[in-house]
Amino acid sequence: MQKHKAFIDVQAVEMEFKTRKASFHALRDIHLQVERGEFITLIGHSGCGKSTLLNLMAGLLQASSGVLLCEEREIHAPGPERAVVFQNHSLLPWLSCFDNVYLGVESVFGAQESRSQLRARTEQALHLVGMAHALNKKPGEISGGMKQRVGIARALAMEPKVLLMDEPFGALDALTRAHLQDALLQIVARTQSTVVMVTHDVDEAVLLSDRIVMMSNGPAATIGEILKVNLPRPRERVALAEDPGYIAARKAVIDFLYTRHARTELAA
Ligand SMILES: Nc1ncnc2c1ncn2[C@@H]1O[C@H](COP(=O)(O)OP(=O)(O)OP(=O)(O)O)[C@@H](O)[C@H]1O
Repeated sequence: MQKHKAFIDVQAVEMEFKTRKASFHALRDIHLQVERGEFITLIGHSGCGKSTLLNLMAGLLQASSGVLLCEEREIHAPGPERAVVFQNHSLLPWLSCFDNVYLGVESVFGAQESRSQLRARTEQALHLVGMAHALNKKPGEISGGMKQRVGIARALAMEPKVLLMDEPFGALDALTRAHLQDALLQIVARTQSTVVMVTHDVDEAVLLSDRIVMMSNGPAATIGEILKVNLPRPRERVALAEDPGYIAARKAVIDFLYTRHARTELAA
């Protein structure tokens, strides 16, 4: 029988940051298999290495040792199949929302598609995130939540095989955050995307995830535990608030973070 191959496979990864004077062992012995279509969140205290692990998957950093594979191919650089969404929506301020998304679309599909096809892809993606009304607005003319939606539209429009998100809603107010979480749930259900997301927010992790990867504190942080969230989809936040499965999952994460891996001092 053929061995099952994970969509993203992180094997025995170590990450040491070396500067001229010192070195810092950020991650040790990381093993993680992500299945196609799975929604994974990485949670842990500040400085434990969540962004580092995400950036390794993005190919923005190189592991000191170990292997990272996406569809059995080694990840050694960023690629269009792995789109990244950061906390600070990285839009180009001098371009309209439409042009910001179009730029990404063109970089992936420009060689084989006509301009009208590229335009249609761009409009479709902005429509998906509820931003069709602001195509011609510049980033400076829209709110933080709207900018983040455009950033997500740009990532989705590139049809990545996996969406890597680093606290995409971290800078937003609670209501906007809830709204975008719901939008993301719907989009991911429609596109069947694979997502790996960094978050600090326990409720966000439980609401969105198929599995929550809980990391121990650094230095030399590692995966302490992986919690499977067996709540049926579609998920609805109001109904979930009283669901015993939701409450149990939430408790398990809080227990991991604040009892078993509590931080006594703030990260440097
Ligand atoms: N380029 C770098 N050089 C040296 N040390 C680094 C570098 N990048 C990250 N680190 C260190 O590695 C550790 C993990 O950082 P990382 O940003 O991945 O943590 P995090 O869990 O994402 O934190 P936060 O939740 O605060 O964003 C931290 O101690 C950080 O100071």
